[in-house]
This record gives sequence, structure tokens and C-alpha cells, in this order.
Amino acid sequence: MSLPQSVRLVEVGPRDGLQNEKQPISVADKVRLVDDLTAAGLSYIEVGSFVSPKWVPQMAGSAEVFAGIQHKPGVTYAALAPNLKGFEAALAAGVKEVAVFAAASEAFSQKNINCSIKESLERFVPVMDAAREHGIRVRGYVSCVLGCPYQGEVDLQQVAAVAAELDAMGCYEVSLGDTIGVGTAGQTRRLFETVAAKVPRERLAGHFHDTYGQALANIYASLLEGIAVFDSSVAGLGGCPYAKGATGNVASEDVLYLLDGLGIHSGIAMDALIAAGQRICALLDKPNGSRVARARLARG
Ligand SMILES: CC(C)(COP(=O)([O-])OP(=O)([O-])OC[C@H]1O[C@@H](n2cnc3c(N)ncnc32)[C@H](O)[C@@H]1OP(=O)([O-])[O-])[C@@H](O)C(=O)NCCC(=O)NCCSC(=O)C[C@@](C)(O)CC(=O)[O-]
Repeated sequence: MSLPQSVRLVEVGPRDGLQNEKQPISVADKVRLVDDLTAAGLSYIEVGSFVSPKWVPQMAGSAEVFAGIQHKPGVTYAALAPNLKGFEAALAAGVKEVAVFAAASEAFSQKNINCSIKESLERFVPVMDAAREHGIRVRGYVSCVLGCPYQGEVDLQQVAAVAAELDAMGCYEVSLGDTIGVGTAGQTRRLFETVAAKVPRERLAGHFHDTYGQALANIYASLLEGIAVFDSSVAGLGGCPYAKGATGNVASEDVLYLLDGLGIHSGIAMDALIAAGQRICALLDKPNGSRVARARLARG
């Protein structure tokens, strides 16, 4: 299979990246991050989550963040919504695209959203109905596709079954998440081969955390499988509050470098992206998780 000619990056830094941060981050700083990412040319930014603030306190101000950001025409600004309550809050905040999130592991589903996989899918039905009514597009996530922090191995047929359910209920795209970043390139190819038997490749995306340093290899393996949408996080920010020890997503800057090297178009400006990552890392007082950013900054 030949490599895709263009790739869409879904920037999840403001949501997946920041949700795990313990220190308070002001609405103004979150707004600045999203605006910086818009300026860098990202066409899709996951801005926040409409989840329980008791479960994920850092995402509590998501409505204010949506109210504060610049909405550039042609850019999608999305939010997570785990249930109808979250969807209604997102709608009230003017959100035009939401994402629902399920898991391929029962144990993770319970820890993350306090219900079984089956119950979570049932919860999404009214969300999908309301979204259809209001003309809101819905993206789907499946977590723990290559391993679970609680149950270990995950059956790829189970991943395919959950992805197929999300697809059938109307998610226009399903993102497969290696939540704890344990997967390897060979497993990634088998993952997409298996899931593509049930959901067409053009409706699948890859979401790789970089805990074991395999995320770029997994993205390359996914490209070879014909996948053309990847989630990434500026400066490699993040981790999941319900996946202890998992590091952030693959850094957007590093994915961009890979794509540029392959001649694959993404429309993103590297210098502006690096500047956005540096600004948020300075604010959080943490090292930049992008190797490309560190190398470029060291070069001066
Ligand atoms: C799903 C629930 C709400 C169930 O939580 P629950 O406790 O079972 O919910 P409930 O329906 O029993 O309600 C309990 C309380 O929460 C409130 N509530 C109920 N729903 C909402 C809502 N939407 N927004 C705000 N509040 C809400 C509700 O009103 C009530 O308030 P109280 O009466 O106690 O004051 C909870 O488990 C939750 O919010 N979980 C969020 C988990 C989360 O955000 N995880 C991180 C994102 S997923 C991820 O990172 C993985 C991904 C996507 O990146 C891909 C990958 O890497 O794998």
C-alpha cells in the first residue's frame, strides 16, 4: 500500500495534554495555547472536555476556554463528551464537534467512565441522536487498543468490535488509542488489519502515547496500513489520569518532522508549533517532550 499524500493531525494537547496536570492552569493560558496552535496551522484542535469536574478537575473551565478562543474558519475546535449531560454542556458552549470515548478493556472502562463497555455504548446513543438533531459531528475513541494498565493484553477482535459499534452508531471517524504506549510497529499493523475488516481505513485514526518510545514507529506502521489521521500533542504533553505511568501523546513536532521527511503534506508550520510548545512548557515549568523541538532549540 502506498503512503497517503496528505495527513491530518488532530492536536489533542489542550485536552489530553493538560487534563493530567495537577497545577492549576488559567483559562487565559489555555486560550493562548489553542490560539497558538491555530496560528501554527493546525486544522483540528481538541480544546477541552465536558466531563465531571470531580473526575478530571483540570477540564472544569472548558466552556470558558471555548468562549475565549479565536475561531478560525476551516479549523475544527472539538471537545470530549462522555454522556448527554456533557453533550448538552458542549452544545451550550457553542461546540461544533464532540468526541465520545469507549474502551476495548472492561477494567479501563470502569476506571475511566465508571461503567461497562456495553453501558458506555448505550450512553452514547442519546448523544448521537442529539448530535444528529443539532448537526454536530461526532468522533469516537477506543482506548487501550494495544494494552490495558489494569488487565494487560487486549484482544484485537474486541477492539474491532467496539470500533465497529462506534462506526455503526454514526461516528464519522474512530481513533484507536494506545493509551499506555506499549504497542510496537508489528502489533500496530495487525491492529489496523484487524479493525479495517470492520471499519474502512479512511474512517480510522491512530492515537499513540509514547511511553515506550514507540509512537513514531507505530505511526509509520499505520501510514503503511493506509491510515492518514493521527492524534498528537504539542511538546508531547499529557497522559491519562486513569492510566498510571503513561506518558503524553507523541509530540506533534516529531510527527510533523516525520511527515515532512516523507514528503507528506500537513499544512503545519514547524517554527510556530515549536514556539507554542515552548510557551506552554515554560508555563508548566516542565521540559519540552518533543525531541525535534529540543534539537531545534539547542541549535539556536
Ligand atoms: C462519565 C462520568 C461523568 C461518569 O461518572 P459517574 O459518577 O458515574 O456519573 P453519574 O451520572 O452517576 O453522575 C455523578 C455526578 O457527576 C455529574 N456528571 C455526570 N456527567 C457529567 C458531565 N458530563 N459533566 C459534568 N458533570 C457530570 C452528575 O451531575 C453528578 O453530579 P452530583 O449530583 O454528584 O453533583 C465520569 O466518569 C467522568 O466524567 N469521567 C471522565 C473521564 C475522563 O475524562 N477521562 C479522560 C479522558 S479519556 C482519555 O484520556 C483517553 C483518550 C480519549 O485520550 C484516548 C486514549 O489515549 O486512550
